[in-house]
Amino acid sequence: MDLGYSGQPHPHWQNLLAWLNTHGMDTSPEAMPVQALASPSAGYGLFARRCIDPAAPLFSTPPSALLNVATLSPFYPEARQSLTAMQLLSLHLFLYRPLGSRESTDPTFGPYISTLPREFDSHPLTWLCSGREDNPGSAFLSSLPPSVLYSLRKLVDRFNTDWRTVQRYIQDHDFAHPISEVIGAVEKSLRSYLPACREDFLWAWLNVNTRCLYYRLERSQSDKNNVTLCPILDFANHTTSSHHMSPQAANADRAAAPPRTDPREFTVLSPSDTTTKPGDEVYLTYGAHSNKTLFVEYGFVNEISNEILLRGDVHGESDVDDSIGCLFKARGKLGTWLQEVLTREGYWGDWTLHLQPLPAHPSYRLITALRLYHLFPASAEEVPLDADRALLPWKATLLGRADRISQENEEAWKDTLLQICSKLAEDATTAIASLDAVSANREIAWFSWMKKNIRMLWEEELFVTRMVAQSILGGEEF
Ligand SMILES: C[S@@+](CC[C@H](N)C(=O)[O-])C[C@H]1O[C@@H](n2cnc3c(N)ncnc32)[C@H](O)[C@@H]1O
Repeated sequence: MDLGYSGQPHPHWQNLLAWLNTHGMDTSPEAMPVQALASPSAGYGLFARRCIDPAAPLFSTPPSALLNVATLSPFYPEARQSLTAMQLLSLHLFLYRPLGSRESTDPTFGPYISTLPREFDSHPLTWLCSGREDNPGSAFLSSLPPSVLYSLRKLVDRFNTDWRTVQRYIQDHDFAHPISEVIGAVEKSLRSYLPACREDFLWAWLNVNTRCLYYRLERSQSDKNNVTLCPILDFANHTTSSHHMSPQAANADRAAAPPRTDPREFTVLSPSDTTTKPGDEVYLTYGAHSNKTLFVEYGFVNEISNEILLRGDVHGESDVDDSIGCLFKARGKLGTWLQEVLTREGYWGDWTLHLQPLPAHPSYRLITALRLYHLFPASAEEVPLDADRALLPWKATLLGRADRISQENEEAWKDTLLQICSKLAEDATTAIASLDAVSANREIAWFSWMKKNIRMLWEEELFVTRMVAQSILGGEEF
């Protein structure tokens, strides 16, 4: 690198380049404008080695060096019928997890697998799933906002489903070389219920879940097997800024073209709206995810402050599923029926408060649920006799025939939401105070960083709920 930032190079970077070269990629210093260096707060990242023009091709990874259903299926019998891409990729990494700091023994993708993070101790899924009681992150579980813990539990369910499917797949199939060389030992460990097996699979699954990218392979654009692991690009960290790289393939893949049968390179373009200077980190954007999603899926959050949220650089969001779900549950048979109605109409759950666009507001889904909740008097607990008829005023708002049920109904749901906001803000204030009281674990490098992440999750909740309350009190119409 000529100038600027100079973190430690990734220890397996040169091996990765040499391997990619055997796949036909020009990885000479003249052809490779980026390199993987230690990043100050995100493990490793991709950094510019020289000045890079806007929207310039940065590198093209050959199709044979990508890990996806097309490149892995030939090694696994009935893979496409038995496993999702997520399961197949996780299985492959699981079988070839490098030992300690050694190289992966995979004869096909080893030099790439060796570049993957060696552990996920700081990832919240590890705190819930790892069998290790000494994981320092477990202490944070009781400090998480309930909505985050709820989403984390759903992630655990996804992980467990994949782990069960992969174990069954291993038991039900015979494997040829080279998989046959490693599968025997794994089968033996599985028969002995060794906890290390689940730990290894968790490591593999987290690598896939935090590093997979969209890559069109199947006929349908939305097929969940349209994903790939992509060497080099998967060193890219996330940014919310508009200066980010873009996979060129993604643009082509969105076209309504028939699926291609010929494998193609994964080409990445430099940020289109700026010249990248030597030493600059080059980022990707993982999507317009809420901080809750980033935390649960990727193990970090976008940096926030009240100013950042008000500017809209990060979209402040608060999930109120827990609080609203409890309201319906407390209304006996009527509550159960209302839940069925909302489920049938597609409005049960995923209820959120949003800061942007200002004024801060509840989502339409949430307003719809609260209007239904207040369609019947607060004291009612029984399903009305003429149930379908009773629903008509609410259905009229869904169909756009009326913009409200009544003035009283509007006032009632806003009042309920105010109470919820006030309770959530109170909980957030208490949680921030208890989190501040947790003393730093000086032996764990990521402890203070993670504490700050969790604090920001609560601060976002506090700010968004206060702002929504302010909008209601200020008479905003939503
Ligand atoms: C695709 S990988 C990026 C490369 C990764 N940093 C590494 O060391 O290999 C995604 C992971 O990087 C980390 N990461 C990405 N963007 C980040 C950010 N803006 N802040 C902190 N961590 C980030 C998270 O651990 C995430 O799960």
